[in-house]
Amino acid sequence: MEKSVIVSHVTKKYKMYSKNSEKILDLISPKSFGKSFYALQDISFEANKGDVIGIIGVNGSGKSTLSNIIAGVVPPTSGTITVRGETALIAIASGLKGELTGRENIELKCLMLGFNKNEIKELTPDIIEFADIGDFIDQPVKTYSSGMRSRLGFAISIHIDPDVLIIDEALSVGDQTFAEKCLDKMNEFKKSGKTIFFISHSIGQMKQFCEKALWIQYGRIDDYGLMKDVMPKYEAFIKDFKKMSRQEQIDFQEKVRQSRMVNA
Ligand SMILES: Nc1ncnc2c1ncn2[C@@H]1O[C@H](COP(=O)(O)OP(=O)(O)OP(=O)(O)O)[C@@H](O)[C@H]1O
Repeated sequence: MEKSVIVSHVTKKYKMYSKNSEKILDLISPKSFGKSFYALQDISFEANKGDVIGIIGVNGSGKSTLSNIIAGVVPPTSGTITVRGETALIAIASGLKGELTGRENIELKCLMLGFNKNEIKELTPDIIEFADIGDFIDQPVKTYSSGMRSRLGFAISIHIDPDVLIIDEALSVGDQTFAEKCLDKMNEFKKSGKTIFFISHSIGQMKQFCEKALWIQYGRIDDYGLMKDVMPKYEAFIKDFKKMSRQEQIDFQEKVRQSRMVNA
């Protein structure tokens, strides 16, 4: 199997300050102030060409941080990521420049990826047709709804034909018809042997679309394997969590949060 993504010992720490003064002191003093929070800790796994991997995990477990790192949008604190080819991240909040119109965003994104003027001219009508947001295409993106942003982001990413496609919750804000249109396109991608990472709160969509699952549990990998093997374990965890009393849930979450904190 040909590898497309190799993630090796990736850790992402964020600095946390309880007061603004700590932040200022941290900037000016050689001694470190505040604490750090592990969004991800020692993540290692490999993906093959043609893999469709669902990243699962409860809120705050690090799924978006990992997708941003694979896409090269966020650098890891330590560890390495090797990606064979071009990546495209489709996320509700990603990549689009609010001051620019939809059309200008298409051009900018394509220019950044090294397309020439003629190629962009050829691609633009297809992207606009797929996004299907009418006259909004010539309005600044900051005036778009989250659904429209997702439509445009999806349309651009799918047409630039990346080798690794990362879809972070982008299907949850559009309407059902658009989500189906996207799933069709994603199936085409799948068939052409590209690698797809998929994050969705819809367990149904996950099971339907992904063969593999990567379970991130509070910043660490809990399990990685076939969806049919990993998902039942994740669902059992959720079921057990729901059985806890509210206080037990709060205590458990606080314990987990503390275990992810270190002195800076
Ligand atoms: N820029 C940041 N500064 C500080 N902490 C951050 C930052 N970005 C993410 N975090 C923290 O890292 C953890 C992982 O966040 P992330 O968004 O990756 O989780 P997630 O699994 O995608 O969550 P969700 O399902 O809610 O979208 C969270 O506790 C979050 O608060």
